[in-house]
Amino acid sequence: MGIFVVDGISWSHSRALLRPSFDRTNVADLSQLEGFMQIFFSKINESPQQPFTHSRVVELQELFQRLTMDSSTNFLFGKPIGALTSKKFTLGNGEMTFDQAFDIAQHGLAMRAPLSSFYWLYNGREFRKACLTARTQAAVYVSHTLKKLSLAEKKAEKEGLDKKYVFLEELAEQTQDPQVLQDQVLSVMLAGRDTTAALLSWTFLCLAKNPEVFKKLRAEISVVVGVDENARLPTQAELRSMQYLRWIIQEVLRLYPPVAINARRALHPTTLPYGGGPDGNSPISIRKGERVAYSTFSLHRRTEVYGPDAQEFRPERWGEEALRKVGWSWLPFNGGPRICIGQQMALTHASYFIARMMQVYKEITLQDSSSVDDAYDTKLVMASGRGVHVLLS
Ligand code: HEM
Repeated sequence: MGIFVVDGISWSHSRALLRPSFDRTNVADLSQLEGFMQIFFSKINESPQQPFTHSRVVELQELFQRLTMDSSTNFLFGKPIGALTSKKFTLGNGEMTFDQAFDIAQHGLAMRAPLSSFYWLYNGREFRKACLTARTQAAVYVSHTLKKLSLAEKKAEKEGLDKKYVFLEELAEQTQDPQVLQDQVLSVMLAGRDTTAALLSWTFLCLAKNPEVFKKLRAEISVVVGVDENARLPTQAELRSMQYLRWIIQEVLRLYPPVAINARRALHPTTLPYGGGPDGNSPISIRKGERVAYSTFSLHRRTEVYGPDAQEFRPERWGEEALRKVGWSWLPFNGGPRICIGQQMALTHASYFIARMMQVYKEITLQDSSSVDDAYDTKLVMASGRGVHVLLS
């Protein structure tokens, strides 16, 4: 079973297994990302053009989901699934593609989550077929990787100068159990793909609603790596040096944490310091085995921490003294031993995609006037309920 669904010793083992593969990826291969970015731009250029202008009307959320499907399958399996180039991304009848199967299976898992120990009640035919398709496809990649290793091709490749990083191959250096490899790789995909797409989607929704923030970010990017015809590809160090970009990402993750709700089961009887009693100031006793759900979304909007404008999108707040030691009040990646293992990778990928978009487009305008008010599509990951319909110029 993958890292998400195990606890105790099994979890420690999973974490120890995955850890080394993530250490190496801290230095993300940005040249690989650029390949996907180029296809992404070509997809935008296929969308409807405004008369007498170069502006394009586009729904970015679905495109970001395709982009992260390709970048994560490339990172995990060594080749992209082709979600950006495939004609049909919507769910259809007949044979399921891997990306369709993965989406249906993910939706099913979200439906199962609130059912807790009655999760098995959600077990329709389409869901079962989707799980089987996703697992079968992952098994093909796993068996291909193991064959490659046993043929010692890897050794030969390693001696080559530009060996491409493949997560599954790194993992297979530590275990050759096909079931473990398949479960872990699908778990990492579940963890990393939609979360990063949600971060990107909410970022561009916020930028479309806040033109002055867009302008300021573009100015920063222009100084560091140039824009329009002066644009050059950002390096990791340059991305890290962009303070305003970092503040924007922190602010988006604050207002729109992709993992908006989380839960823990108590291993021992314990006490929460407050939250109980008529005024909410008394302690709450938690029995062993009880499940405690909490909302990161609400935590991130507390006026006691973020001030009276906690509901507002204001990236500048991250430069203020009050938030220097925000600690456990900002938890988009959670904290403690189960903190997100892919945090650095997510931030690097998102920063790269945002910076590249900003280099190419001068302006972004909201197309769907109803999107001024937020709508939430909260399954395993919190996405925008109305998508991200914008005009890019
Ligand atoms: C913006 C993007 C992301 C967000 C907001 C995010 C958020 C989170 C959160 C909140 C958890 C803790 C879940 C829990 O409490 O049990 C988590 C765990 C995890 N994340 Fe991420 N994540 C992101 C991207 C990624 C990426 C890109 C990867 C890998 C490619 C990844 C891999 C994982 C894994 C494997 C775990 C399980 C860790 C464990 O249980 O020890 N995440 N993530």
